[in-house]
Amino acid sequence: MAAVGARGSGLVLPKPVTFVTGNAKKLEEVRAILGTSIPFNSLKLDLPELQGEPEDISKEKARLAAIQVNGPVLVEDTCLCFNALKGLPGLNNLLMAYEDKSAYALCSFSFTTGPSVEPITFLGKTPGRIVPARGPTDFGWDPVFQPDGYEQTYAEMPKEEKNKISHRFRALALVKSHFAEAGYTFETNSV
Ligand SMILES: O=c1nc[nH]c2c1ncn2[C@H]1C[C@H](O)[C@@H](COP(=O)(O)OP(=O)(O)OP(=O)(O)O)O1
Ligand SMILES: [Mg+2]
Repeated sequence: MAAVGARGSGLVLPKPVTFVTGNAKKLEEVRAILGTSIPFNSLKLDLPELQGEPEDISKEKARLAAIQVNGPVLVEDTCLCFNALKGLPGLNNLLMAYEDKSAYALCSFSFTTGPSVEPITFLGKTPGRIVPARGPTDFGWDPVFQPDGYEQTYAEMPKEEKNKISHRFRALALVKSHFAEAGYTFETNSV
């Protein structure tokens, strides 16, 4: 149902947003970054790992998730892209053969209010380079990615610091602005 919110502010969503992910570390960061700014539930769905351009992958993932959830969904895909490979995501060992170790972390969030609505995508990018692994190994490639302007890898940084400069933080800043502009309210919360 599309209607003007009780506060006159924007679209009323039929349910709270569902953030669809199977990655607990990702979820932890999204919770820390969003705080209470966007209320959401999380759900693990078995979605295919799609191939293609990051933006297309993200949009298609949102479409598939929205059909299953039958409501508003937020999805996220992240890749570590190597400039030596013209932005291709790849295996770190493959990069050993190249002098250019520069890379960027790219995060694509897609949001749709429901299964019949075209998703919108928000991209966040943090430039850096690939280094020999340093720091805790509990989250993907964090130990081998050193953001430009920092002496520490993502893994070595305190979480609060990663969450202030990360690809995920930058993409979520755009998601937040979109929510603020759209003025979404939720049926369950509306007066
Ligand atoms: O900030 C990050 N720092 C380090 N590693 C990361 C980060 N973010 C994602 N990653 C890793 C997890 C996965 O090995 C790969 C692709 O991630 P990606 O397909 O988006 O995540 P996933 O399949 O684990 O979870 P989801 O259910 O949300 O698709 O990159
Ligand atoms: Mg995935």
